[in-house]
Amino acid sequence: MTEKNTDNTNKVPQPQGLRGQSAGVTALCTVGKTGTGLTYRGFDISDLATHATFEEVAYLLLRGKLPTQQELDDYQQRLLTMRELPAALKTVLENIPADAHPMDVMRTGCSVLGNLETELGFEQQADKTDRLLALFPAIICYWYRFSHDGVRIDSDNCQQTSIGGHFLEMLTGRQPSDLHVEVMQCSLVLYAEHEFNASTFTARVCASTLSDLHSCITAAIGSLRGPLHGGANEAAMDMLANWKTAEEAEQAILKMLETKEKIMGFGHAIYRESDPRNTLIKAWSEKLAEDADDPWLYEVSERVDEVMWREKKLFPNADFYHASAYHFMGIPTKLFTPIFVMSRLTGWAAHVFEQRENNRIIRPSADYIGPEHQDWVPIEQRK
Ligand SMILES: CC(=O)SCCNC(=O)CCNC(=O)[C@H](O)C(C)(C)COP(=O)(O)OP(=O)(O)OC[C@H]1O[C@@H](n2cnc3c(N)ncnc32)[C@H](O)[C@@H]1OP(=O)(O)O
Ligand SMILES: O=C([O-])CC(=O)C(=O)O
Repeated sequence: MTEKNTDNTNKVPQPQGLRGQSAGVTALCTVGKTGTGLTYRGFDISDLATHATFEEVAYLLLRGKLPTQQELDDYQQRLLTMRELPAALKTVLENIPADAHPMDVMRTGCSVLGNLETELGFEQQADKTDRLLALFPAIICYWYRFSHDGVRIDSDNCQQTSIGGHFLEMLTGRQPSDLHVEVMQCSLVLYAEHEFNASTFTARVCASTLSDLHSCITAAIGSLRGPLHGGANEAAMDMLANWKTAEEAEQAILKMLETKEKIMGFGHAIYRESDPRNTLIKAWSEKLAEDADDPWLYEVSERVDEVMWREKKLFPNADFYHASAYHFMGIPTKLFTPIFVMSRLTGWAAHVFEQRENNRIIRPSADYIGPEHQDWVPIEQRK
């Protein structure tokens, strides 16, 4: 398995990141099964993103079937009753500084809720998930508005009934346009679930020890935070914000490729030709650009897209056009990845439920590449 060099140190094999290996079974999602496809419980992502609300998709993932109108109305109503932040959680959020990373705020918020409203048995898993679903937008907006504007928002006193609309209303203190609510619905549907991606796998590993739901979700948030995963939407925006023209962007990208820099929002571990979510969010980004103060951002994004395909045959993943779409809606860049959390919670939790239903602790092996036997050296003789 491991080759030895002549100097007796072991040669380190290239990391494969478990690519292409099945690490379990799931009835929730297929990714790239038909080349570029993505399905949630057998439903195509383009059908879900075009016809379903995020709450409908949450119900599908968490309850196992599409809801009837009555079931959806009841579910939506139930989530509305769960929007009030506990006072102790507000106190914690008020103590997190304005320059904290919002993903750290999400991670802490989830973990604190696990202390205040602990999952005492797996029969509570659906209730605890619904509560997180109702509270995640409030957690991020409460901290953001308090630390940045000195405003204490009332998350329970909003007009918007959808999770996406609730987020926008709390963030701005105004009623969002129908267009913005529609874009949020689509975005949350697109981000909801993606099989054994890094953060979901993290949640499943945690669940496999029979840990509680809040621990599984807190761990998953930590994995999503990195720029190679969910953090890429924010990283892509930071990159795009450097350029005012398509020509400027092209020259900069060519230089970055020359120096082997990673271009955020491009490439994928599973898809080889395209990410089916990209077409859907790209169309919304183009529409939003029509009314934007800085419409050139869309043109710049398209040029980066063209150059990446021409030079590297790399395509935009779900994160790339999310950057411009969120920006056009006036969402601060650092809140991009927390929106991903609000959505992916549904996939994470559904995977935790699935893992619990048929569990064996996840414990793979490693190929040892360290030294052979070493003789014990007393501390005074060590160099
Ligand atoms: C919602 C999501 O989480 S989607 C992913 C979000 N992440 C990003 O957008 C970060 C940028 N992208 C990447 O880092 C990678 O494409 C990942 C992490 C998504 C996938 O990683 P891998 O599966 O290891 O990529 P893959 O095996 O396809 O890479 C093939 C080659 O393309 C290169 N490559 C892949 N993506 C990029 C990129 N974005 N920019 C430049 N080069 C890239 C790799 O470095 C590799 O080159 P090499 O063969 O010379 O080493
Ligand atoms: O599947 C992956 O590796 C990353 C991804 O696109 C996601 O989690 O949405």
